[in-house]
Formats: sequence, structure tokens, C-alpha cells
Amino acid sequence: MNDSLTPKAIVRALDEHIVGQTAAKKAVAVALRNRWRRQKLSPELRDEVSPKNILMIGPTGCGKTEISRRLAKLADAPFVKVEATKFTEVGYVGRDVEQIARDLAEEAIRLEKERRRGAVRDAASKAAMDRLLKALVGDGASEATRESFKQRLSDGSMNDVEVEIEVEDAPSMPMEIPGMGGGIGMINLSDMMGKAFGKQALKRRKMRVADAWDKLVDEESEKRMDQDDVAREALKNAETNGIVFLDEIDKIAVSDVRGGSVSREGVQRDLLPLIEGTTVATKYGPMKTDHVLFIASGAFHVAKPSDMLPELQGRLPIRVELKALSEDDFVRILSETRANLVEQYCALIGTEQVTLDFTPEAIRAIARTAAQVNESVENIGARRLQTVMEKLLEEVSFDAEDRVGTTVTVDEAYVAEKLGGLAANADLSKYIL
Ligand SMILES: Nc1ncnc2c1ncn2[C@@H]1O[C@H](COP(=O)(O)OP(=O)(O)OP(=O)(O)O)[C@@H](O)[C@H]1O
Repeated sequence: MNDSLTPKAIVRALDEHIVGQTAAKKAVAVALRNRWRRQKLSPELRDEVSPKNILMIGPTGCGKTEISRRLAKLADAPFVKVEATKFTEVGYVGRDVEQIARDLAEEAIRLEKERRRGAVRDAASKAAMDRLLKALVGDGASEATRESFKQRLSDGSMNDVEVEIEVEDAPSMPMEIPGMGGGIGMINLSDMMGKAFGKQALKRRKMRVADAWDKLVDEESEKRMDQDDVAREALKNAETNGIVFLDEIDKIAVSDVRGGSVSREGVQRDLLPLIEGTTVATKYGPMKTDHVLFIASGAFHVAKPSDMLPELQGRLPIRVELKALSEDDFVRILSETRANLVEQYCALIGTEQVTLDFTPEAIRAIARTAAQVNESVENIGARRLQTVMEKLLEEVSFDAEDRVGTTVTVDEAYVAEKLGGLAANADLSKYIL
């Protein structure tokens, strides 16, 4: 992890994307820095220090997931989000919670490969180009022909041409070994055959040149990575830097209402070892969860944190409360955060040579509308801004082609015209906003 990521620096970085919620930002910043601190300790002490997991309490759409996801991104850490209620569904067996660790391992593998892809990009692109040229013009083509095709491939003019290439066989039906509960029991037949014969089975497939390019670069990159090394590094990363976001923990905290669904207390019990630290078998090898950071979250409208099993409460010692977002917060979300919705729409419509110009009064009016609908229909937090913006700009989005070269000024009157009637009518806004 980057030395310069001090708690203050982390909060500053989160501030660029998330409005308010300072307590939650501080808590995650400290949790992240503690990992860095732990790495500096002697091995004996390091093993003793377990992460202080966090419980975020706050209504829907107020930034709980966003803070956690941004934190993971900042630290380049593997991150998974899981709904705790998923495990109460029919068909659930206790071991399924271990899938969380397996998903984290998968995510770590994806990150590790992405990291390494840069280093092999040039070689992989060159090999992919050779294979693509061979498929298009054959082995015996002259250098001039190859060059001219290469040119056309590079400028994208052949993207939609169909080509038949020999690629590694797509994963065949995964075979599940009974009793293994998914995960390690899943064996890919073509992998097995590939391993047995020392290479992956190849298959001829027809596809668009653009897709063939992606597939070939992918294959050539994979070939150039030491897969055992990737797995080793990824597992280490998942174990020491992984972050698991456990949403809707409050929904499994309420005392049991039996009837078809799995016991909620049972799910809490199953989650405990994972959070306390256990070893889960993944297809890349055993993975310890002792140092994975768990961020649990819930609205806790009905259940209270004290309704959770005492052991689980103890495992989530840091409690932070997030506030419901107000009209003022919405104004800031729309105008101050990085790559905010207003900027996104301006850029999107801008690609059609139409300029969108939002006045500050319009932004205030949009925020007011979102806050009103949240109050009158249901409070879904900042998610409301998405539906409101979409409705507001529905027309321009559709007929931008007729407005090339013009500027559309979105002022208070424009907002009133497009949204006024809807926002005032709770029945209508239920469906539309
Ligand atoms: N405080 C905030 N500042 C900026 N954007 C926010 C804020 N809160 C939420 N958003 C935006 O709203 C959307 C939903 O937020 P998020 O996923 O964090 O909700 P949540 O609190 O985790 O709710 P849930 O528990 O329902 O998942 C995201 O697109 C996020 O960017």
C-alpha cells in the first residue's frame, strides 16, 4: 500500500466523490491505515493484530457502499459486496458463506492479472496481431499485404468484418462434485483436458475482428503470465488487503420468522467464523480470512445492532452512523463531486455536438425535486438523483440529433416544465421518478 495514504489523505480522496458522512470516512480511513501499520510490525506482533471491522448504520442510498468501494479502489484492494439476506434464501446450505472468500479470491486474481497485463501488453499485442493476420491473409501473404491489413486493423476500419480464428475453447459445462458446495468442487472440463494434454483445447470460431482482437490479446497475455505466481500473489493480496462489504446485515439481525426461509440466526452463526478468521479452500489454494476487513452495513430501522448475536456484535466493534441526505447535500453531489451526474450528462450529450448548460438555480431545483420525491414517495437517497436527471433530460437525450450545434440551457423554468407536474403528484412520481 502507498505510504502517502494517511487517514487524512484518504478522507480527502473520498471527499472528492462523496459528500458529507465524515465519521464513516474517518473510520474506513483509519481501518485502511491500520493495515499499512500492521505490515510494518514484527511478524510475531503482526499476526496478533486483527482488523477492527466496521458497522455502518444509515438509510439506503446515503453512501455506505460508495465509501467502501472507493476506499478499496484507492488502496487497489480486492473488494466484494454481498447481501447478507442472500444466505437466507431457500436452498442455502451453511457452507455457502465461504463463497464470499472465494469471490474475494477471484476478484484478487482479476486485479493481479490486470496489474500484470501492462507488463506483457506489447508482446501480447504483437503475437495477437500475428495470429489475426494469419487468419485474415494466410501464411503466404506478402509483407505489403500484411502491412496494409495491419494498417486497416489498427485504424478500426475492419472491426465489423467476420474472421474465423482458432481460440482456446470456451469453458465447457462446469461439473459440480456433490458435497463440495460449489467453488473448489467446480471443475472445468476443458481445463482438465488442457492440463492433461499440456495445453488448452483449441476451437475454430467465427467472430467480429474487434472481438477476435480482444480475445487474442487476452489469450496471449494469459500465456505470458506465470499462473501459479498470479494465484500466489492474488491470494496473499486477498488475505491481507481484501475488503468484504456485507450489506443488509440488519435484515438477518431480527429474531427469526420461520417459514420456508433459512434461519437468520443461522446465517449469523455461519458468518462468524469467516469474520473471526478461518481458512477457506479456494481453487487457487487455501485462503485465510483473519485479516480481511469486513464492513457490515444496514439501515437498522427495525432491528438494532444489539439484536445481532453477541459474538457478531463483538466482531464489528467500530460503529459509524451515516446521515440521510438533504437537499443541500444533493446540490453538492450534483455540482461538487468528481465526475458528477451533471458533468456526465454534459459530456454524453456533448458527443452529439449539443451543449448542455445548467444554471445554479436549475441544480438547486433538481436537488429540491429529488428531496421532495424522497419525502413523499420513499427515501432512496442519492439514487433519486439518477431517475430525476434521466427524466429531466429524456427529450434532449432522444432528439439530440436535431439540435446539433445548439446550446440547451437548463434553467429553473426548464426543470419546472419537465418535472414540476410529476414531482407534485405522488402517484405519478412513484412510477416515473
Ligand atoms: N454522500 C454521497 N455523496 C455522493 N454520492 C452519493 C452519496 N451517497 C450516495 N451517493 C450515490 O448514490 C448511489 C447509491 O449509494 P450507495 O450505493 O453508497 O448506497 P448505500 O448507502 O450503500 O445504500 P444501500 O444500503 O441501499 O446499498 C451511488 O451512486 C452513490 O454514488
